[in-house]
Amino acid sequence: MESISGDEFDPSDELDSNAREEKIFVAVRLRPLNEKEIAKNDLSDWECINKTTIIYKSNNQSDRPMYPNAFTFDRVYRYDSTTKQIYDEGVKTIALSVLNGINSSVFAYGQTSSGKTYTMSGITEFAIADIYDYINRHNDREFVMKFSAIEIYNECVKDLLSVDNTQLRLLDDPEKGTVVEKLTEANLRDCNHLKELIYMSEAERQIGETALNEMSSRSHQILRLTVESSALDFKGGDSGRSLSATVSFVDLAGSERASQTLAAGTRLKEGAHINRSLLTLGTVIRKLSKAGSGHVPYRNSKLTRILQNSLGGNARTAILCTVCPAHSHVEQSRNTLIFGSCAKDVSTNAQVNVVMSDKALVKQLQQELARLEKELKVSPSNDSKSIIKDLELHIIQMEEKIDELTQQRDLAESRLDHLIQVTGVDRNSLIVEPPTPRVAASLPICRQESQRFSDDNSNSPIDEYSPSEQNYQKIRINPQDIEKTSPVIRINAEDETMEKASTSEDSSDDDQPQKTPTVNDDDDDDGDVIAEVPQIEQQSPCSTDSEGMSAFTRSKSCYEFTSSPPSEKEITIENTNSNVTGSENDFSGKQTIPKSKSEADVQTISQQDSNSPLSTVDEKEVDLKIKSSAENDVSESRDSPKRVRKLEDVLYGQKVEKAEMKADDDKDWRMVFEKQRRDIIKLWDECNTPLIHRTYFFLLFKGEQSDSVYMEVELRRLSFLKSTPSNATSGRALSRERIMLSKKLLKKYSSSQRDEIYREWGIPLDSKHRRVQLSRSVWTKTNDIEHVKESADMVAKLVGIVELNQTPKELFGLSFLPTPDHIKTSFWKASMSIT
Ligand SMILES: Nc1ncnc2c1ncn2[C@@H]1O[C@H](COP(=O)(O)OP(=O)(O)OP(=O)(O)O)[C@@H](O)[C@H]1O
Repeated sequence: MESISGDEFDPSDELDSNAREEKIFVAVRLRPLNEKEIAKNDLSDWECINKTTIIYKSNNQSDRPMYPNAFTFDRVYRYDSTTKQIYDEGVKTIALSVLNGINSSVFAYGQTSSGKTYTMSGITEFAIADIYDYINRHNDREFVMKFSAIEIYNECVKDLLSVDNTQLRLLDDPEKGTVVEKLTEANLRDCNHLKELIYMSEAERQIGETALNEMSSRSHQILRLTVESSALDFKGGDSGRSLSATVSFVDLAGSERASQTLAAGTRLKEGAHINRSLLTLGTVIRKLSKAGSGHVPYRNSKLTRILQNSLGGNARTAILCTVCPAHSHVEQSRNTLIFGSCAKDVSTNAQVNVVMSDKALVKQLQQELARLEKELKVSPSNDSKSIIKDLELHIIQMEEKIDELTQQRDLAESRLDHLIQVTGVDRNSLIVEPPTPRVAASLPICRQESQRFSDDNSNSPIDEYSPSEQNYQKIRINPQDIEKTSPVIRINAEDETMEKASTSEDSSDDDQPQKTPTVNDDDDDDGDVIAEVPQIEQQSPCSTDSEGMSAFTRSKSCYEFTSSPPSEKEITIENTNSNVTGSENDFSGKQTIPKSKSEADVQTISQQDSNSPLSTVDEKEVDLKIKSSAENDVSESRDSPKRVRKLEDVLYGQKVEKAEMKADDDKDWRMVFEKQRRDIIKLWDECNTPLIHRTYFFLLFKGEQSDSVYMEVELRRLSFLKSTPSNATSGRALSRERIMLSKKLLKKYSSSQRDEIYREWGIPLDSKHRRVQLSRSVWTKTNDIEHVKESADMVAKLVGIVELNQTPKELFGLSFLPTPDHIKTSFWKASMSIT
């Protein structure tokens, strides 16, 4: 066996996870003539004319020409070439692809005694040496090496690493392809271990003596080395990636002619099997070399089945065709070269096999665990940081929820506030009682004529609630009021039907008092705590009760309310409305209202002006509110006094809050008004606005909320005039107005009165043209609001503006059209027209 050079191989440039199609590498090796051949004067008919071409040259002139007589391969090697040279110049790269996770195969094909075993022994040894050299140089990866060896002898698969001579079966694995069952796969300790196993395999191989080869291999031998590798440090670029591939060294049995080998008996039989399997191999290669040539008969022999992946599959393949140069073997040599010619047209699709072996997986997990433990030791606060992060997130979510709830609360309070404002109900006039759960489920709304209650609700005393009193609600209303308010308290046939059905259903509950949803004339009713008010008679809507009370129809909401279970408590509110008439007891002006917050809402909405466009909308809003409120009340229904106090607190708080908000609003508006007025005064001056106009405007608009629109209009109008000077009043017109005022001063006031005025205005009494000075003084100091105020008063007195309360502000709105009849001054008309 040849010595192995110390060349290194670095296959890193071959790392490519994509499948790569390439042709099978085919090289031809001529062995030298052996002693027997030389002794027979057998001459060599083949010559390598260059590195890739071998030609046939007959030394016997009588031989007929052979075609083709030249064959080209990837490489051809003369008889004096070395196995190392062959290995290095093509085979090495292919064989060592296994280190990069790529399957590879190296075949030796040729007739018996052509040097297959001789060549493959060296190739295998070189490859093994290089593989281990690579492993030793790559400490960053962990390698797992396995070795198996089989022979196919007489179409039987045998395990060369096993002493058991049992024939092994071939199995079809969906992932791996054909596998040998129960094949020994030895885990290699090192290179020497491998060498020992290889030696053992060769020792087990069937060898026989033939006429051509004293140690003829009578079987196909396949030595398979599996290389699994994974990075030791998973932080690397290929972290966690494990590569697994096999390199197969295939030493085929040699084709032979029985006439040449003089085989007989066992050898003849062996030869027949050998030839048959080689014939199949040839057929497969030929089929594969011609794309689309149909079915490839891999399964026709165990050899082709096992080598299927190496023949056109996921492997890089090199075939070394060994040739006997002797003239006596020319036909066999020719067949070998034809086989090689076909093989070099066969393409394979090798790819990197990335796998996660169990060991690699365990290793990866161990390393990941170690890394995490290390991180925890280095940064023990990581966990707490995570907790803090979670808490911060939770806080943000809670804040968002609080904001949402706050908005909902504000909305509800706003609606309640609005209802109280619209209805005018005094909070103190309300006694509320939480409904029972069933009451809460059927939320009542009774719409009643409102004015009667709102007129004097401030006089309604609050009765004490007695939990022991009857549990249902009554609303007592003056029949006269009922007549007035019948359009408000609505009912329809559907409501009645539902009402009756519900009543019937509820009445079956003998354990509970009957509900009295309509006018209740029984002032001794358990539910009446203090006094009686007209009640809504459930069973006789629109009827008049025995005491002359006219029961009015109820709305559906009212039905819902009254259909609540009799366990609910009843309270009354005294209504001292003077319109309330009727029996002393029944028409005492006490209105029974629900004793819950929800029911209080019912009362407030019931007092709403039926003419208000908000009536219908508010009913819905209140309905919703009541439902919500009632649901909340359920949990507190057994703590009624507390509930009442709570509701009172809420209402009082809302009232205070509303007052504060109103004060804030007033304050804000006042500031806006003052600023707008200052701007208007300046614009008046810049636009030469008639003084009478200024005076009227200034005196009329003193900062009421309703003035805002007029202030806006005036500002816009003046801004427009300022931007278009041609439309503004001329300075001459203003001068004429001032002259007119000076004349008015003379007309209106006596000399002494005028002197007093002059003094007030800082005009020296000894100066000349004092009236003109005064007229030119008014409305001049635009930044001095006191001056403006005095100017307005002065002008008002001069022109006789005394009925400001009759001056419609609308005149200062979008138009300045007709002057009201009661405004007599021609100056006013003039000023309006000028403006
Ligand atoms: N290139 C070579 N240089 C020198 N000797 C060689 C060469 N090739 C083969 N031989 C010799 O030729 C003989 C036969 O070689 P080998 O056993 O390798 O042939 P083979 O093809 O394996 O035959 P078989 O198919 O019968 O097993 C051996 O003695 C071997 O040493």
